[in-house]
Amino acid sequence: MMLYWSVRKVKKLKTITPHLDYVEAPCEYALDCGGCKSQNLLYEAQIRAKEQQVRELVVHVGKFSDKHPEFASIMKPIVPCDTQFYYRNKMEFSFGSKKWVPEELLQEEHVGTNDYALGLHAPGFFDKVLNVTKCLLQSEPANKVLAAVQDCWRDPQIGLSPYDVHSHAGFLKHLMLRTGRDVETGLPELMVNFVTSSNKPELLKPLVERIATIPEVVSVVNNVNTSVGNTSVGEEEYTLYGKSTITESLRGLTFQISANSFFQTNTHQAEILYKLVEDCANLKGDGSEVVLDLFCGTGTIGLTLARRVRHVYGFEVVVEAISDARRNAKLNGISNATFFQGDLNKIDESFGNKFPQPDIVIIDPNRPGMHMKLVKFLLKLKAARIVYVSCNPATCARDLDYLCHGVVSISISIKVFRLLISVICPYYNLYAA
Ligand SMILES: C[S@@+](CC[C@H](N)C(=O)[O-])C[C@H]1O[C@@H](n2cnc3c(N)ncnc32)[C@H](O)[C@@H]1O
Repeated sequence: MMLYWSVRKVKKLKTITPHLDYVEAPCEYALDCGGCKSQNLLYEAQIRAKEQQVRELVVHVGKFSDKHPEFASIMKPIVPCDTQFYYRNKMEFSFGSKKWVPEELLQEEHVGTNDYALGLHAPGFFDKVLNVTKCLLQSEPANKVLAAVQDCWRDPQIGLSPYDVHSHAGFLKHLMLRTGRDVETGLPELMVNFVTSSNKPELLKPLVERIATIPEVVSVVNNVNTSVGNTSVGEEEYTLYGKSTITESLRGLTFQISANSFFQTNTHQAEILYKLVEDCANLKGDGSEVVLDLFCGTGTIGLTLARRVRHVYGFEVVVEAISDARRNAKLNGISNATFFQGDLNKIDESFGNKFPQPDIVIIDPNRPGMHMKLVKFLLKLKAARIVYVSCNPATCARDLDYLCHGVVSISISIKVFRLLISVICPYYNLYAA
């Protein structure tokens, strides 16, 4: 393979000999899309690379020795997924006023083409959207919706405009598609979420009427996000068609999920993950134990354990997710689960008064991992078992180091730091807070 280095990125010129693990990417957008970065890499090679990455982080950041006799048995192999496409139950597409045009099409497409796009961001560009009519990561019904929206949203008669991240003008920000399942029939059900910069339901009406004809669509909601930021969570949410939630089943339980609640994006693999969590929790099964489910989302992990324990206490910052968790407990006839809404980055001394001493703590934070306040709380709590689920091996390795090897008290280290600085630079103390 020959590469040259341009200002922005490395670009392939031509293939001399394909890499041993090279595979043809099945998606037509793979080369230009920021959504998938490794479709050209054999799945087994992706797994190997991830395993190596986790191992290196655990050793170098987590400070666990790979020379330890038990290391090999503790670092278990990755559990691969049976399906590599059509597995995502949630995709978020962006509307953009600046269509990304691949270099080779630049000449022919540039003149007189519509610059609007709906799709995924070009790699490294927050303001350029690659127009996409089908995504191989999401379900077939979700692709039907994407195609239907693509078919009509640019129609000048409808008068819709994409939001421009520079000028902050325009209406349509994101199209979020969630696929669930009707738990009675097992058939897919879809939620369509339009994220807009203002509340103008009349503008969305033609789109809603069109997609409501797709039988799998059971919910169309509108998140209104008036901020200049480009996130998909609205300050207000309106249901424009059907229900405000979709359902999914996991480990024999039914879950209702609203637009802004977290739900594991690969349902099939979530079944496997939750089984692993249960195995790692090593429950006695006599109903005597207390479980603390931190970063609980819609309550999925705690609720799947609830039938075998005394009580589950869940904590989560998103208000809607906590309402979903409470509703999900009721829906499944579970009365020994209590869910609290709160920010785990801002806990204080009173946090531990909200629940009895837990036997098992489940931690499943988002990518930044745990705040130091929570780490210190857990170190004091000394629960018998902690199960840490992570989507970011780097912050996971850091937190494992803290949890397993302890942390130096921040106040002491600042004192030491100031002492050192005052030796090196006596003036520092004049300015130090
Ligand atoms: C990776 S998800 C896990 C959710 C759940 N355990 C599951 O398996 O579906 C992380 C969750 O942490 C929540 N979260 C993020 N930051 C938080 C914070 N500071 N305090 C409490 N919850 C937070 C997110 O809203 C999200 O629901």
